[in-house]
Amino acid sequence: MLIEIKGLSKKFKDKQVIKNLDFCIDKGDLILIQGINGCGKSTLLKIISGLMSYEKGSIIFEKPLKIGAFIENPNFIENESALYNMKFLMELTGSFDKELVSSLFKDFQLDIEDKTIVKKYSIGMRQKLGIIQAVMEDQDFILFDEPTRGLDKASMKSFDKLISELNKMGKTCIICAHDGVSNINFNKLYDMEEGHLIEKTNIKV
Ligand SMILES: Nc1ncnc2c1ncn2[C@@H]1O[C@H](COP(=O)(O)OP(=O)(O)OP(=O)(O)O)[C@@H](O)[C@H]1O
Repeated sequence: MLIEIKGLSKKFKDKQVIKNLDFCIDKGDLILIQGINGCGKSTLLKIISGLMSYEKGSIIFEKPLKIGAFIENPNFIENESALYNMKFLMELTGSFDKELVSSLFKDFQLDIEDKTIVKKYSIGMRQKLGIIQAVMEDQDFILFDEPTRGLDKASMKSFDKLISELNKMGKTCIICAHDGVSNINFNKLYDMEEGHLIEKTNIKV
């Protein structure tokens, strides 16, 4: 087991969003979590990625993992280009690889030499930058929250291909999505209901 979550609970004021949740993640898992708006999917991803605190329970990582996360609206340096932003993010960890980033840009129909500032990017274009930054540093475990929202058909296909490649490389991914993921071969599918994860046996999305 790569990550073991036991008895996880999280509330906002009086609202108990996650209730005594148990969740086991194995290396190479490709997991889909679905559930109605406001059921707690983003909250769970934020907690797992270390971006949010929780009151009760434990999250045990079998070993240190490089985590990539695309959760809600990613923040960028708005008055700079996409390339500047990617360089900035990668240089924080000392690993800027222009060739790799350039090929990810191409896969998502973006031009790495485009000097347009990010503030002028469309919703879909920002979405693509968010996806790219989550995978561009060879992260082992990647969390995606609504990754296909606002993507055109070609970019949805690029996303499917990216996920399939990550899966072949043995990466572990969790995706929360309402739609746009029907071509992805998930091996585990959950519904989030009343603060718990309920595993579905029929893994057809
Ligand atoms: N920072 C916060 N402060 C207070 N309440 C919050 C906060 N973040 C989330 N919530 C509440 O927690 C609940 C779960 O929100 P969350 O964003 O995790 O849901 P979700 O399943 O991701 O929803 P959606 O499908 O709409 O993205 C909601 O009722 C939301 O209002």
